Amino acid sequence: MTALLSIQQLSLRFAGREILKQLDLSLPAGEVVSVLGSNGAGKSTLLKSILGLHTAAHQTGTIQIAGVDLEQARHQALSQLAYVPEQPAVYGHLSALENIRYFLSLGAISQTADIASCLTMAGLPEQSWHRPCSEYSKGMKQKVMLAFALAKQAKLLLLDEPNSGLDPQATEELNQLIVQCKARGMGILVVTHDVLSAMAFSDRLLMLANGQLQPVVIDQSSLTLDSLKRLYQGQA
Ligand SMILES: Nc1ncnc2c1ncn2[C@@H]1O[C@H](COP(=O)(O)OP(=O)(O)OP(=O)(O)O)[C@@H](O)[C@H]1O
Repeated sequence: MTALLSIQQLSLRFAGREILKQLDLSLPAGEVVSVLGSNGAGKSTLLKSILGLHTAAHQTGTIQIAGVDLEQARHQALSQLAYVPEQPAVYGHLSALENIRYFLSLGAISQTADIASCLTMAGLPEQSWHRPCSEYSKGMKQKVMLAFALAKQAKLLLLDEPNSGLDPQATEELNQLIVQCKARGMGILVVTHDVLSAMAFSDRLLMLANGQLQPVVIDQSSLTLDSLKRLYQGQA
């Protein structure tokens, strides 16, 4: 089966400094992969590469999204994914419904998707669907963006620090939603510092260090701040 995300030999330099070094990653449908790593390790840089935001002057290697090469067929490749940044980007003066209709129109995506059922699945209370998003909490804005991902029928979902700033209840709701998206066959790549959540929803945990991804296994029963520090420093 075609991987929903396939990265081969991705290297990226800023001002002569190599941030990503011949990095490989393959993510099949129905899998959640979380990328951990120290501040500055290159996690957001990796997401930006997948979003096609770096120029060829900075990076080499290939990225395919649902089998489509990002460099050769950029629009087609990006149409297969949905991205939820750390600060969800919705228009404050528009409601949840209006935001999703607008985003779908931007991508020239046919509006046959049942937006109401996508919002319901995302867990956004119906009484808020018509309120301007400027009145929403961060968790509610994330739900709008995830409902859009569902309406768009994105195959690949990229989440940057999805749990930051969420209370435990909102964190649990988001974690469950990630698992539901996975059950629908999406491939999901999460960049996070929230190790507990990552352990809850991920099939694989990867550590980004020295520009490369390495699998990590964390034993929840012996999880302490010290053990995490050692893991991040590559001493575990
Ligand atoms: N546009 C840029 N120009 C030059 N250097 C950059 C640029 N963007 C990022 N960097 C550098 O690349 C490195 C990786 O940054 P990145 O933001 O990807 O780290 P991160 O793992 O996401 O960190 P954090 O966990 O703090 O969000 C850092 O040293 C950063 O300063």
